[in-house]
Amino acid sequence: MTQQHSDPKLVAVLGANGRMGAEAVKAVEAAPDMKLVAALGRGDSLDQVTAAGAQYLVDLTVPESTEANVRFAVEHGIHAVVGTTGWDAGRLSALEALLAEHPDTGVLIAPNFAVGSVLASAFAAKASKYFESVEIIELHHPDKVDAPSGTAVRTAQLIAAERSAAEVPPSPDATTSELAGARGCEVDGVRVHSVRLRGLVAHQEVLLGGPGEQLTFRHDSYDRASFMPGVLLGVRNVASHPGLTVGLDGYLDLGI
Ligand SMILES: NC(=O)C1=CN([C@@H]2O[C@H](COP(=O)(O)OP(=O)(O)OC[C@H]3O[C@@H](n4cnc5c(N)ncnc54)[C@H](OP(=O)(O)O)[C@@H]3O)[C@@H](O)[C@H]2O)C=CC1
Ligand SMILES: O=C(O)C1=N[C@H](C(=O)O)C[C@H](O)C1
Repeated sequence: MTQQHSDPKLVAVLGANGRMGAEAVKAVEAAPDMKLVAALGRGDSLDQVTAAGAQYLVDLTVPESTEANVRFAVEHGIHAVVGTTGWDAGRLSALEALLAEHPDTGVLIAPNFAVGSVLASAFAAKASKYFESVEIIELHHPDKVDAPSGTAVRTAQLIAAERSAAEVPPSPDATTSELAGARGCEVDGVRVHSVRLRGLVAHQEVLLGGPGEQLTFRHDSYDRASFMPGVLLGVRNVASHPGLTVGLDGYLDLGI
C-alpha cells in the first residue's frame, strides 16, 4: 500500500534573527510536514511573504511590529501564529473586526507556547476561587522589553474571570503607604510582580493563600526549545480554527 503524503505547510517566520525566531526557524525546518519559505528580520519587506507563497506566518517580533504584520497576513488570507506580546484589548478587537472580513483565515495569539505554562495558568485560575489571596510573580531574562509578561497578563485575566464568576472578593491588602512599585502592578485586580535577572529564561509563580495554607503553581522554561512544540502545534491547527483564538489552550483539550 502506498502512503499518502500531503503537501508541506508553507511557513514564513518573522523576527527570524531574534531569540525566539531563530529557534522557530530551526523547528520549522526540522518539521516533516512544514517547509520554511521565508525568514524575515527587521526592515525586510512583507512582500517577501506573499512572493514566497507562504500559507502560514509565525510572528515572533516586537510589540510595535506585530499588529501590522498580522494585519498583513490576514489581508492576504495567510493564517498567523503569534507569540509576540502587546496584544491588548483594543488590538484584539480591531483584529477580530478584520477577521470578520476574512472568515476563512485563522489567527492564534499565544501569550505562551510552552504547554506546561498553559497548564499551570489554567490550573491556577481554576484553583484561585478557593483562596482568599492571589498574587503572580513572573521572572524573566533582563533583555525582555515588556513588563509584566504577556503570560502574566493572561494568567491574571484568567484568574480574575474565575474569581469574578464565583463572586470571590478582592485579595485582602491592608497597605496604606508604600514606595512606588513595592506592591507590583495590578492586572484586572490581580497583583503582578516582575523580576528581571541574568541567567533566567521565562518563569512564573502563582501564589494562592488561604488561612494557614499556601498553594503555589510554578512553571519554568529553562530553554526556548520549550516553546517550539507549541509553535508547531499552532501552525498545524490554526487553519482549522478560523477567526481569533487567544491562548494555546484553545487548541488543547484541558478538560477543566
Ligand atoms: N509566546 C511565547 O511562548 C513566547 C513569546 N515571546 C515573545 O516573543 C517576542 C520576541 O521575543 P524574543 O525573540 O525574545 O525577542 P528578540 O528581541 O530576541 O527578537 C525579536 C526580533 O524581531 C525583529 N523584528 C522587529 N521588528 C520586526 C519586523 N517588523 N519584522 C521582522 N522582524 C522584526 C527584531 O529585530 P531587531 O533586533 O532589529 O529589533 C528581533 O530580531 C516578544 O514579544 C516576547 O515576549 C518570547 C518567548 C516565548
Ligand atoms: O520575552 C520572553 O522571553 C517571553 N515572553 C512571553 C511573555 O511575555 O509572557 C512568553 C514567555 O514568558 C517568554
